Amino acid sequence: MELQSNHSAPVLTDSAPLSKSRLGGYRGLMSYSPPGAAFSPLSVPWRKTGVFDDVRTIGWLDAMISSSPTHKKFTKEINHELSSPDPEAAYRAWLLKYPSALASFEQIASFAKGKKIALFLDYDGTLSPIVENPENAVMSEDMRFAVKEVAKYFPTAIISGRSRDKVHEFVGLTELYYAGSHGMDIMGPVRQSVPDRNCIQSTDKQGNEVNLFQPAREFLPMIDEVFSSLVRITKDIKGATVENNKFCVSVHYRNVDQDNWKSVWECVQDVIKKYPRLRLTHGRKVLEIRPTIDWDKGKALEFLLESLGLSNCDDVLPIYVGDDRTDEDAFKVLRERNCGYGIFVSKSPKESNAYFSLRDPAEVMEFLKSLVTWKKSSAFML
Ligand SMILES: O=P(O)(O)OC[C@H]1O[C@H](O[C@H]2O[C@H](CO)[C@@H](O)[C@H](O)[C@H]2O)[C@H](O)[C@@H](O)[C@@H]1O
Repeated sequence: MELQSNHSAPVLTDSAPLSKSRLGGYRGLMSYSPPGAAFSPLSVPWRKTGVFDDVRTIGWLDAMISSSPTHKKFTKEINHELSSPDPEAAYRAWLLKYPSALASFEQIASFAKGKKIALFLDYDGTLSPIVENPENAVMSEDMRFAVKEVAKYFPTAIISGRSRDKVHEFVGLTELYYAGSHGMDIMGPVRQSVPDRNCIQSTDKQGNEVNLFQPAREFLPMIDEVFSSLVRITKDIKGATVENNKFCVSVHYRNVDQDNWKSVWECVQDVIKKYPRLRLTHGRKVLEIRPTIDWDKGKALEFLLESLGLSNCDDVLPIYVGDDRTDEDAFKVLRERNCGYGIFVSKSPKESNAYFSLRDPAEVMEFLKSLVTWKKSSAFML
């Protein structure tokens, strides 16, 4: 993912789309790898981009002022088209481009006929509403029940920027697959015994054998070091908090007075300039420091599909629901594979690689319930 600077707002792009041959390098969790296929020791390539690839390219303040810089531009364009400053009218116009997944449910269901749906869900802003304190981003009991129900009928995975343990703790369901740290920490089923240096066998909390795919494992000491430095250096900035997401670190500025955002960025820059193998990106009022490896939620999505034996587009319909710019990597993968649907969760018009939209976590819950109802009724009709 790189930011192109030829727009007033950043445009997220992938540096190199995945090819099947590159997928051959992910074999650890996979059931399909051709026998004898050579394992590349460098199974996760390094990114070509530099340390401050996101923020420095476009200007750090712009990037921090809006966690979704495309938002303003896009709203302005839509308002201009409608000659109306009315946000609801702008949203309705936006829905023409990204139809509601609820309103389009029949269409989605008819496309899913005869196929197995595989569901991928982001956490913050998708299953739980965005709140001021990241520690309080709990999921409602109703949502937990909806996710539990949907997972009875469809293979379901959570792909989050949080640490895997943290998001597992929030969701609290054992019947799902979990990928934390933006996909850099995936717990999946044991599928085969071919050794992969990024993959280790482990046991989950229930004692089941699982495979752990951690392509950035060597970065753990570095991430811990950076976390401690950031905690120390930001301690006097009121409202700034630092979160250790295991393979990445989040520096939150949602609760920092806007006059001090520059100080937050300077602190982050001061620390990461010593680590050329780390890069800086940003999400919703958060700066994120992560390894420079070429790995993101899109690659995690492909990895999970393959490891679960669900990569055949002819009989599988992957659906990915997410609200953040990091989810765009996954939407893009689905679009490029022409297989499955990205559903973008947003209350306001923003450019996306998704096909459909939902307004907020409440609508996400309705969508999950609709999937269950549809599945039950279609089983009844057989
Ligand atoms: O991939 P996700 O599951 O969406 O995680 C992305 C980041 O989410 C969290 O931060 C965001 O949600 C917080 C709680 O609502 C909010 O306070 C914060 O401003 C948002 O950026 C999480 O704390 C981060 O570590 C994740 O990277």
